[in-house]
Amino acid sequence: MMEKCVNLPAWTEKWPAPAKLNLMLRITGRRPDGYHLLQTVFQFIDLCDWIRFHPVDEDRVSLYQTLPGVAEADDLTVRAARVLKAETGYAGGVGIEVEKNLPMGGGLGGGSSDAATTLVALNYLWGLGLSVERLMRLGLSLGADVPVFVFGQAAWGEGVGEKLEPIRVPECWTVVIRPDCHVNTGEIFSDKNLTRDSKSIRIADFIAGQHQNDCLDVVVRRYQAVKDALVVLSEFAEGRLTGTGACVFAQFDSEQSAKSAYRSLAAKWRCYLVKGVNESPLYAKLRAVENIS
Ligand SMILES: C[C@](O)(CO)[C@H](O)COP(=O)(O)OP(=O)(O)OC[C@H]1O[C@@H](n2ccc(N)nc2=O)[C@H](O)[C@@H]1O
Ligand SMILES: Nc1ncnc2c1ncn2[C@@H]1O[C@H](COP(=O)(O)OP(=O)(O)OP(=O)(O)O)[C@@H](O)[C@H]1O
Repeated sequence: MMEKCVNLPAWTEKWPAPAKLNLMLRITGRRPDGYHLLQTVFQFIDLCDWIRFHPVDEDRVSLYQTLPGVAEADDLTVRAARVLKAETGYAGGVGIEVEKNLPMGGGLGGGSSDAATTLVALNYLWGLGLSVERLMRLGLSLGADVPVFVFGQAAWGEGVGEKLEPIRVPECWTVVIRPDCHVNTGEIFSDKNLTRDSKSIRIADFIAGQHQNDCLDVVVRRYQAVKDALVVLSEFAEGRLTGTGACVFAQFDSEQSAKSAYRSLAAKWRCYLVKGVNESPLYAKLRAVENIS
């Protein structure tokens, strides 16, 4: 028998899946399984994919439209929905419609964020009642960046990014440049020249200005477009790499200075004018949906 969808009005909503920036990233070691141990600072930006979930009357998880180069079964939204079903024994299905705005392979965590939004939204829409901690654990099985998107707060991250502590950082106006290349995360982490023995730092060191990203040298050696983007960005402010790239960004003291840099850069580069946010818009949406239901 089909299970009943709870809170039917909530199914008409469109859920945000925001991008993240790594405001710094240090690689401090390696686990026996090859995954790298990090110290990083995650903050969200107000640039989002948007996802609608459609109730279906059968035990089937499907996508309205596949993404270029990603088979339906490999899509992180589909995988997240299936992981949730497997974990809970939930017998229903869902149709998933993704409005994709975040570049793939951009270091903005788009796929991971789509997965996290699927976990959080379906947990609610299917009435499963899993805790945030349990959703974060499930998310980790899909990718190292998924837990922070489920966590939903800007965070100091350790481990592979799953040990998270909330952190408040300035919500700066930011320009993100998207160079014309895709960086494969696995390829950067397997480069023999990658720095893997950085000393651990404290939050205070980051606040005092330690913004280094240990992936930077390897990425700019392999991708000239990332190097060029950093050079052009540094004419305006400190240019930084998010994750393993390809995107680079710079934070500004005012909306006006960010807008002015954006206008100059947008003539030649694909870029975004965004704002850093310490709370994921996913949770504002969840609260709004809880109120209408
Ligand atoms: C670089 C970051 O974006 C920083 O936030 C993340 O650490 C990467 O997270 P992600 O894209 O979710 O990465 P995953 O899909 O889990 O991993 C892709 C591949 O990168 C490598 N990988 C990833 C994360 C990590 N801490 N160590 C690794 O060595 C592994 O070879 C893995 O097979
Ligand atoms: N819904 C999805 N959106 C984007 N990519 C997806 C999705 N599902 C699966 N993928 C796969 O995941 C890969 C990484 O995509 P993503 O957009 O998360 O990259 P990224 O921003 O570089 O991530 P990260 O910063 O976490 O390394 C894509 O190249 C694609 O093959």
